[in-house]
Amino acid sequence: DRGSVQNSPKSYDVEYLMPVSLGTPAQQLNLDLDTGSSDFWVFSTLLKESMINGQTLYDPNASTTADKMEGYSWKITYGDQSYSSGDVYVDTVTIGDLTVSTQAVEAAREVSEEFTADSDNDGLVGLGFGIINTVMPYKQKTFFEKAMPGLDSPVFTADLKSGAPGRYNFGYIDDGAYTGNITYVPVNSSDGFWSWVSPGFQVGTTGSFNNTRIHGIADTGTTLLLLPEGVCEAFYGRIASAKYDASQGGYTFECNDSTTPDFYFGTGNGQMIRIPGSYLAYSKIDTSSLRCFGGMQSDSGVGFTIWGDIALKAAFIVFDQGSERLGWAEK
Ligand SMILES: N[C@H]1[C@H](O)[C@@H](Sc2ccccc2)[C@@H]2OC[C@H]1O2
Repeated sequence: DRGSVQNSPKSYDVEYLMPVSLGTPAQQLNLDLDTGSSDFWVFSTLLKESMINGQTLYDPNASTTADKMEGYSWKITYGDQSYSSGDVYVDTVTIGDLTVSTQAVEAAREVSEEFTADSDNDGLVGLGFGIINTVMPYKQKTFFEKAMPGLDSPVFTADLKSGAPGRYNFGYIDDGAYTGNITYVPVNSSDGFWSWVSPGFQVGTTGSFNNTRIHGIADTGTTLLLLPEGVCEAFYGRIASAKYDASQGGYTFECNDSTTPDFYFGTGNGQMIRIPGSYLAYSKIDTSSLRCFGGMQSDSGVGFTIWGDIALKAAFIVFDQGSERLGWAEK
């Protein structure tokens, strides 16, 4: 079996949403595929009105195939301190023609203000490893873990684009979606993340390759690229107008600063992925400003590097759960 679904970026590529069908008859919600967490949760009719702001709600009572998991609950807090919690139902879920008939669907009773404010986002499909699923008393499998045994190949791929729709594929690798070769790197899933080690980085075409191993996770649900302080300093040190602006909470520089270099990160076997300098001018700090907030920021608050959408949209990535490895290719 296999599946393929289009993903669509919201403004500034802040997140990527995909259509998902839940229940019988199908209820379609727009969900955020998040390789940095492992709960499948949705806005639901259980929510207080004050927490809803235009989102589409999953109504388990309107689904003939929904069964409540009595005595089960969930509560998750994300890296940015946003949170959600609620009850659990088993129901059928289809993503891109791929159906899981008994998915644990976590129906929200409570969501934090960040989720309420994000009116286009109806919930998350966590495709990290099930070991960090928050359902109690027994953790539940991710959509991919449920689908994996029936797939042609135990992989899913992410093709995120800058300001344009891309695709998530399940169970196969589309050889037309990338150029050159796919370089595979081992994954350590013990923390539930797609955790891997980059052999180093290079700033611009003329900079030397810096053999500093970077431990981090591939996270489709994080917008920016969060790297060690030293890497940020090496990159922003090459941009004439760049500075760390405490009032903005990060590095900023003039959006059109022509000294902005590309950023390359190693994936192994000598391969590098090139992130165009233009991706690193993330967004204007305010409508009247000529300065942009950097797409690369320090990971000092997190403790490990997060290869978020700024990096992922420069590549074609294979999340190979069968072999616990990540595949990286240019495109
Ligand atoms: N893996 C990521 C996750 O998807 C988001 S949760 C989220 C919050 C508000 C709006 C949309 C998504 C949060 O930021 C980084 C990390 O935690």
